[in-house]
Amino acid sequence: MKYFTKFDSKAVADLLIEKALFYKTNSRVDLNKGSGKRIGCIFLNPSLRTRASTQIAALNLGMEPIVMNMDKEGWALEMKEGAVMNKGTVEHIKDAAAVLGSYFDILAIRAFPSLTNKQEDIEDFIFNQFVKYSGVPVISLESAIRHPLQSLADMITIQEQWKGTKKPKVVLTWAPHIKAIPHAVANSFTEWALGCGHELTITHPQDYHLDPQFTKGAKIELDQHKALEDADFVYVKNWSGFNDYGKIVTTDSAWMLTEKHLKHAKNAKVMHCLPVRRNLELSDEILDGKRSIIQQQAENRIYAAQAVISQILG
Ligand SMILES: NCCC[C@H](NC(=O)CCC(=O)O)C(=O)O
Ligand SMILES: NC(=O)OP(=O)(O)O
Repeated sequence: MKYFTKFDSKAVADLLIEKALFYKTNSRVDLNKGSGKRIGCIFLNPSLRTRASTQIAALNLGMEPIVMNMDKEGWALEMKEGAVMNKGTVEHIKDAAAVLGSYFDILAIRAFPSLTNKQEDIEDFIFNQFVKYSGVPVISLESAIRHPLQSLADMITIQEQWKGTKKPKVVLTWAPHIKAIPHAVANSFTEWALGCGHELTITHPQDYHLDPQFTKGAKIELDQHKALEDADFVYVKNWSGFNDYGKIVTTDSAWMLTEKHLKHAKNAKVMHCLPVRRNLELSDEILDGKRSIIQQQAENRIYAAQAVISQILG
C-alpha cells in the first residue's frame, strides 16, 4: 500500500480492521518496524484527534513524527499551475511538496475544502497537488471530500460493538450547525459503511443531498423518525449543502438527536467523529448517556492510523 486516501476494497478494509484490533491489545509489538523513518504530518487546518492519534500511532511503530501547522507556521502556498506569484502566496506547492518528499518517508496531509469552489473541492485539488509533487506515500488526514482514517476507526468501532447475527442497521443522520461544515466525514462514512457491506440509511432535511457518487447504494429516507426506527448505530453529522454548494439551507433544531428521537431504537448506539457542539448538534443526554460510543471511536483513531502506517511500511 502506497496511498491511504479512500476506501479501496472490503478485503483491504477487513485487513486494516483486523490489524488495528490486534494493535489495540499489542500497541508496541512492532516498535522496530518504523525505526529510522520519519512521517511528516502537514496540517492546513485545525485538529485535536488526528494530530495526536497519528503521532501516537507513528511512535508505537518506532517512527519519528514531525508535525507542521502549515496554515500558521509555513509559507503561504500557491496551488495553481503556472501562477504568476505577485500576490500573497510565497512558495509553490511544486517546490514545497518536493522538499517535504525528500525529508519524509511518509507524508500525511489535512486539507479541508474551500466550500466555495465546488469543482476544485470535488477534484480534491489541494490534497492531490501534495500527492502529485511529493513523490512519497501519502495518508489523508482529512481532505476536501474524504476522511478515511476517521471512517476506518468508525468501522473498527462498529465491529467491536456489534454482537448480533444479522447485519446491523446503520443510520447517518444530519444534525444542525451554525457553520458551513464540510462533507468529508459524511461522504467517507457512507463510502466505508457501504463498502464494508453495512445496510445504510441516510436521513437529512430536503436540499441536503450529499454527492451522489458517495450515496449510490444507500437508502435515503427524508423522514428522520422513520429512518431511525430499529437503528443499531446512529452516526450524527452536520454537513452543508452540496447542490447549493457550501450553503446553510436550514438549522432546524428539531433534527438534533435526543432520547425522544430514539424511542423506537431501544438499543441504538450513537456515533460522532468529534469535535461536537453540545446541545446544537447532539444533546447532553445522548452524549453523556449509555448509548454514546464516541470516546471509543476517538480512541480507535490511534489503532486505525497505526494499522495504516504499518501497512505502508510493509
Ligand atoms: N475533523 C473532524 C471534523 C471537522 C469538521 N468540523 C468543524 O469544522 C467544526 C467547526 C466548528 O464547530 O466550528 C467537520 O465536522 O467536518
Ligand atoms: N475527528 C477528527 O478528525 O477530529 P480532529 O479534527 O480533532 O482531528
